[in-house]
Amino acid sequence: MASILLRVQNLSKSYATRKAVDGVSFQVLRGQTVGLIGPNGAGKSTTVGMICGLLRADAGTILMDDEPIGQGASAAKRKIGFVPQDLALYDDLSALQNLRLFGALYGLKGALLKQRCEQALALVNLADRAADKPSTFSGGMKRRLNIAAALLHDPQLLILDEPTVGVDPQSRNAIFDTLEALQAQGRSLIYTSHYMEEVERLADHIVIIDQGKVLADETPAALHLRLPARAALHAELAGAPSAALLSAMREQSGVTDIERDGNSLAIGLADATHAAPMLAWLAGQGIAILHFATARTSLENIFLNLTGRSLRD
Ligand SMILES: Nc1ncnc2c1ncn2[C@@H]1O[C@H](COP(=O)(O)OP(=O)(O)OP(=O)(O)O)[C@@H](O)[C@H]1O
Repeated sequence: MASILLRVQNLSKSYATRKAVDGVSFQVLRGQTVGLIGPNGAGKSTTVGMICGLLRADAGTILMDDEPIGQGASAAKRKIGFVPQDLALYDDLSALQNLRLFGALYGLKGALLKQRCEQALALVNLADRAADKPSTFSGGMKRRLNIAAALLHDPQLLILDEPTVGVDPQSRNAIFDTLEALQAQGRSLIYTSHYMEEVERLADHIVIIDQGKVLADETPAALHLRLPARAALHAELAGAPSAALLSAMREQSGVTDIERDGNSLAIGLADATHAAPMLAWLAGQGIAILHFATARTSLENIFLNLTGRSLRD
């Protein structure tokens, strides 16, 4: 079992009378990616701001490798790299000059600084744009440069606050490629998002936060078990299903819900073992099926399931 790299215990912070973070606890193991997910205003940015030492906690402890994270510079804090939501790049400097500047702020110089800048640019796939200014970059490229800047001091834990906000799908994939390369290097990541599919793709562990409190802290597989439907059978029928057929189908074992769109049905099932009996039952009713596919349910509905509200408005 991997050892604990970051331990967050009972973290709280209020802004005036508003409790933004209210007793948050979770941990990050070495090499693990933790997805911190919650709706706008849930307290994600405030939580990661405290972990990075940018915000002072009202209460609670943050231990990095068993050492407390303080306000000033510390060895513990140096093990963390932070990619903020707001881009922090100098438009008058080239990509490489930007990285040199950030590296120098971490006390790097000479051959090591040069090597780290080259490695970081290669990792984010911007080596061929080193001489160009970020003003000529797409939103996704700017974010990748920001990730490179956060890696120069070789942190063990990289924290990314909603790194895909405002970037197009292609750039999003390029960001994921970069993050998967970091995972392959054995680094730990904390990734905040309000997109469950992103967190599901990247994270080994998911922490769901709402109104400053942790609602769930589990593996994606364990979260799946909390969903009423864990599999879906998508079936395209040769003709329109009758109301009687749909209501009889709802009575079949393992069926949790049915969504109809024309001749197509999305049948929610308690688990995938119910798919074959359902197809056999349909055949027994004389229903011709043109096409079918089974799928795992996405975790998208888990927040709705836990709170009765949806993750995004
Ligand atoms: N500087 C601040 N002053 C006052 N209130 C704040 C401040 N920063 C955040 N808040 C409030 O604290 C709560 C948590 O905000 P936070 O930014 O941590 O949430 P979040 O989950 O990161 O949301 P988002 O995805 O919108 O960034 C919100 O109600 C927010 O309005």
